[in-house]
Amino acid sequence: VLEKQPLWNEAEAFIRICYQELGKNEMDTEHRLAEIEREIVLTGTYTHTYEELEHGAKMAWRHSNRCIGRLFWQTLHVFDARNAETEEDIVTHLFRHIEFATNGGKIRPTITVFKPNGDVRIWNHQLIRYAGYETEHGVIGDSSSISFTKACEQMGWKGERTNFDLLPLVVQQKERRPKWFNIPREIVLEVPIKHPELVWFQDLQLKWYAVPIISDMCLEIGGIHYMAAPFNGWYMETEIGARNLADDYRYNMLPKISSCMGLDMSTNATLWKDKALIELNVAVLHSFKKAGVSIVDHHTAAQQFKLFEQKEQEAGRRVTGDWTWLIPPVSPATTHIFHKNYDNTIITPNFFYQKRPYE
Ligand code: HEM
Ligand SMILES: N=C(Nc1cccc(CNC[C@@H]2CCCN2)c1)c1cccs1
Repeated sequence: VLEKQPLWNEAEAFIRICYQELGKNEMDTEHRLAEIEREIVLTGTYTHTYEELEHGAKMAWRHSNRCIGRLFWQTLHVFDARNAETEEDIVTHLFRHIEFATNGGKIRPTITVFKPNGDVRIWNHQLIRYAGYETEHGVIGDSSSISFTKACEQMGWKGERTNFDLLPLVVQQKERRPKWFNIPREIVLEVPIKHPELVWFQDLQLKWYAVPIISDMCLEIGGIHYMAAPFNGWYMETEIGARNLADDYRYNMLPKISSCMGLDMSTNATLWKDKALIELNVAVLHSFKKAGVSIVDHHTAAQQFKLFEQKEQEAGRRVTGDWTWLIPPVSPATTHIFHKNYDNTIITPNFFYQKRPYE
């Protein structure tokens, strides 16, 4: 009866690889498989040990085809929050995640895993992100947040309508209505953006938050779906300097920066947009370093990824990757990634998109 269960097949495949990587012997592996078989027959599902959860989460990072930061996959800190019940418990774990990961700027890659199968959902895309508002005079804040900001205001949250309003945490227990909680400002580290040579840069009054914590993806391990498992690393500067602050549908800063630089914007051929883009990314790197906040430039990140590829080769594992996301948005052809192909096969454990609980 079990052999037909897809859950059993996923569980068995995961345990065999996981226990082999953890150096367990045949007896331990077969004993654990028998235990899981019984649990699935009796309850229809099974519960990971902490060790299986910890290594499964690390494997999921290692298998994330779009991630250039995978060299450090074994250093992931894994917090087990599967016993969190109430929205208040959940939020306490989220505040703790923010504080532990931030670590005064020396960012620690961390994941907090809540109970599986949708018993807990987090509505935020990232734990820390700026609100976005559509007004008749244009967009205030981060346009990527417009729909989530609307959902928050419908729940009674009210933003100040600055360009950098911190969104609340929105958490939901299965089948119950969501609850929102403001994040204490003292645990949110932000970095003011200034330039090492261009003194007027600080007058643009730009800033960005230090720690990106993705909270809307599903962590799948051995057939179990952890739909609330927020994870963070540190930023690669291009994410802020070439996308969040540069995209014309985001903070759209390039025209302003290039006019402050006194560039000739009358024709594309002066590459004024490219010159402004480079100085914005120089400013982001300079500001994070000055503030003592972890960040990596796209050249160093690519070199680290090359080392990851070599280490995986030595470990006898094939590297899978999504070239279209692995190449950085600034000077992609200056990295080795641009000049080779990657196999975009999806293997589990991994992180997956999931249906938004709102919209
Ligand atoms: C430690 C520093 C890290 C750096 C510098 C890094 C860098 C990046 C970058 C630049 C992207 C592309 C994001 C975009 O273009 O929007 C990415 C994607 C991704 N990263 Fe990493 N990463 C790091 C750590 C992590 C960790 C700890 C995890 C999970 C445990 C992770 C999982 C992922 C996943 C799942 C994606 C794809 C997201 C999607 O498909 O939308 N990364 N990473
Ligand atoms: N540095 C990071 N960046 C990152 C990683 C995964 C996903 C994202 C958000 N990507 C979505 C945006 C919006 C479309 C294209 N990029 C950012 C990390 C976030 C969490 C761990 S590492």
